[in-house]
Amino acid sequence: MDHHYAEPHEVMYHTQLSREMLMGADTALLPGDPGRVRSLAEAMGPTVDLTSHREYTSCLTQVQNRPVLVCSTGMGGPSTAICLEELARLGIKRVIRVGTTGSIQEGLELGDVVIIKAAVRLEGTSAHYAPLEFPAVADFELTQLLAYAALVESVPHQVGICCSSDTFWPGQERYDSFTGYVLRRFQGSMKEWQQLGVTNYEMETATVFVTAQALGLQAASLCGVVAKRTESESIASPEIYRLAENRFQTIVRRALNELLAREGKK
Ligand SMILES: O=P(O)(O)O[C@H]1O[C@H](CO)[C@@H](O)[C@H]1O
Ligand SMILES: O=c1cc[nH]c(=O)[nH]1
Repeated sequence: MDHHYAEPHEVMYHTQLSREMLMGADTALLPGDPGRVRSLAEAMGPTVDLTSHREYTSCLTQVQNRPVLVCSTGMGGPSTAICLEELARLGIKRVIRVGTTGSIQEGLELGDVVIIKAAVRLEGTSAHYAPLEFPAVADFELTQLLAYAALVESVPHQVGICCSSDTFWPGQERYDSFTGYVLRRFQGSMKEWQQLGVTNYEMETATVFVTAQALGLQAASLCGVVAKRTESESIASPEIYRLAENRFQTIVRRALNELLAREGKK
């Protein structure tokens, strides 16, 4: 497979990042929300701002004296795939989505974290990279490491299967929308996903997993629960959002320190 790496000074069109700016980072943390980039980076280590263009806000942080990129993907598949394409060209080899989610199983509470091992491809972008028969699966070792980190940090979590939907309302069978109408195709879909053991709804993980596989990157994903869909369609309070944020930061910090320390010893 040909790989088209960028020249050191070459600035990527969408993310406005260059290889020089990444200082050799091969690992990226990918929140959806640009507003979470700085706090996530600072929770890992000393941080410098890089750039902000469209939905892509980025910082460089340091873990075990190694640079780690934090870059937002924006919401949904298309902007996420663009982000991965450009980061691959800049030498990123490993990505971890750090997101928020709505749980659909009893027992997954507000503020809990879901470590995602696979994703239902209820989105369109990943089909541009692999046929629908191809699974959206996480990198096994990276996912195992996140689960280990959650365990040793005593963070309430489950390892699960998410449903990545292109839409927040109909695809996630929400009726509290402008019209309140959900296409017949999606009516009753939440019950079917529950029956199949799907744990949560969000919007980017399937794209991250399939695109990463197509580009030859390792990918993992974890999401904090900010809506408990077995009880309500609403998003929980800002306090719950902060609790979830705190918890996924704790897991990622522990996992990255383990991983980069191990690699430093090799
Ligand atoms: O908090 P982030 O990472 O954006 O993730 C979730 O939040 C957004 C919807 O509110 C979607 O992007 C969804 O996947
Ligand atoms: O319910 C939710 C909460 C966060 N993000 C989603 O996509 N769905």
